[in-house]
Amino acid sequence: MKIVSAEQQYNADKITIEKQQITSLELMERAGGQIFEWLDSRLEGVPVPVHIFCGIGDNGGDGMVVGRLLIEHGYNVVIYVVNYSDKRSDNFLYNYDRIKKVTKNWPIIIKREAHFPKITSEDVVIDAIFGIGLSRSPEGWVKKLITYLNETEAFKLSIDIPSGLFANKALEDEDAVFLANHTLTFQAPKLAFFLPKTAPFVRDFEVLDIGLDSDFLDDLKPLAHLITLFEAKNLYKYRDKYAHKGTFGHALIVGGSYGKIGAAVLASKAAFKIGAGLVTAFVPKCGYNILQTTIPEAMVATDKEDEIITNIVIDFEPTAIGIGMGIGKNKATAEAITKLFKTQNAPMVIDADALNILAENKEVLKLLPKSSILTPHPGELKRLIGAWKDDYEKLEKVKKFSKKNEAVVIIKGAFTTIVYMDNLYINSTGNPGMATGGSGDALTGAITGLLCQGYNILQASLFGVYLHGLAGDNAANVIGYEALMASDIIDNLGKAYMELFTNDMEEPE
Ligand SMILES: NC(=O)C1=CN([C@@H]2O[C@H](COP(=O)(O)OP(=O)(O)OC[C@H]3O[C@@H](n4cnc5c(N)ncnc54)[C@H](OP(=O)(O)O)[C@@H]3O)[C@@H](O)[C@H]2O)[C@@H](O)CC1
Ligand SMILES: [K+]
Repeated sequence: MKIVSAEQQYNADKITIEKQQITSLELMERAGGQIFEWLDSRLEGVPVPVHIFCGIGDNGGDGMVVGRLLIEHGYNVVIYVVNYSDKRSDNFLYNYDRIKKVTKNWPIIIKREAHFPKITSEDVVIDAIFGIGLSRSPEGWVKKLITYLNETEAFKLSIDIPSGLFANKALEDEDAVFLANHTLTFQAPKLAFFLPKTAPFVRDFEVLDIGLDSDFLDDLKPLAHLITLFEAKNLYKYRDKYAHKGTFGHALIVGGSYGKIGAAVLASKAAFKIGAGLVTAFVPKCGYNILQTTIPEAMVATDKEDEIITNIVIDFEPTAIGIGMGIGKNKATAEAITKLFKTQNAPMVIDADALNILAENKEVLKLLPKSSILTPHPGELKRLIGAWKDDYEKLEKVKKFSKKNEAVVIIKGAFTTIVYMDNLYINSTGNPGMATGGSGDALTGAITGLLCQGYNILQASLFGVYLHGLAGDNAANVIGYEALMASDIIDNLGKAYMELFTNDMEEPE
């Protein structure tokens, strides 16, 4: 699914109006109608007090449409105009008048703090104050209204985007953003919904299809792609009935040090569970028995040292390599990694301490093999590309890094973001239970295992992150967030594959 900019959204609206020969009012009626349907199917006629706060632009116009439809269907609604400006939009004014025709009363005007209404925890608050037309952070009494509403315990629903958030620009004042419980957005999600600083204001969101022109949407280059079930299914490579284990490649997992052999175990197991034909783990000597006992299917090669990796010697050509989990930053280990970079051509997934070794030795970074995948969490990323002032600058820096090094960068987080050259991809699966030791090792192993099966570096990254998240979601559904461990993610990879095809969902238009 495409994540579009505010500008693209406006263009899509404009082109839709031309092509479908409708007025912008009709489009607004469609948009407001969808929000009404959503609410009506949940409220089921129960007259809970609904307070709708409308700005004076088209977002406010949407709020007016929702208000009118709710009133016409017998709901208990109070509509407020948050009168932050006199530049009322035409669509707003038209729908403002229509409210009067229905209720025989004008909505309540809010112009200062004294006008703020009392809201109880039983109420529903709808935020239609600002949409994607926000041009600066809300200030004065408007900001106070937003903070006031945030402090109430009512259920809070935002129309299109929580007021005070820019669709695709850095947040300036985090105290001036409506904190939604749920957001209903039109046609395409906004980039702000996924970035660490702004996503928490959106919490849950749903995309409502308001029938914008599909040709226009299909052709445009989005700000980012959201990887949902639809995209994941299209990535899947059918497994040939007549294949043998050689068809699915030979993964090399280089990981572990004394006390951290588990990292190599988890990565090796994930590589198998995602479908690699063969897996060899290269570990310090102390890991030999552990690997052979925990994963009898794996082959094991060991370093000459007992506790750390100092020289990676293998007697086969790996299809793909996963490297770094639990290796530590010992000088001899760094040298071994450098040597591997110089001598291996197989695509590599570089994780954990191998990333830190790269960050600390810019000379080693120059040796980074083409077709590498780097999987940093935020701390590792900072060491690699330096600090950033906001989420958007971070993404630009990572794009630059990706282009310079021809590498895929997977920024791990609540919405894991995959960066390849100028393109951004955002993963839709995963849950807070996965913030647990070993989860990253499992991801590295899974992506290595996909590379072995012929997925290219971008496909393996997207599909691996998606399946890893889906496996985590499946595990959490059974055992809950707290009990979830990395092994549960690995154990659920098979089910995640199966779920790709049991849950037949088409891409929304
Ligand atoms: N187009 C369509 O057909 C459809 C559009 N739809 C809906 O339209 C929404 C976009 O509407 P919109 O463009 O009117 O912008 P919106 O966010 O309502 O407000 C802009 C107003 O706020 C003002 N303003 C901005 N920042 C401010 C601040 N800090 N403090 C005070 N004022 C501030 C700004 O003033 P200015 O920046 O010009 O000074 C302007 O007056 C979109 O999110 C969706 O809900 C749907 O119905 C689908 C069909
Ligand atoms: K809003």
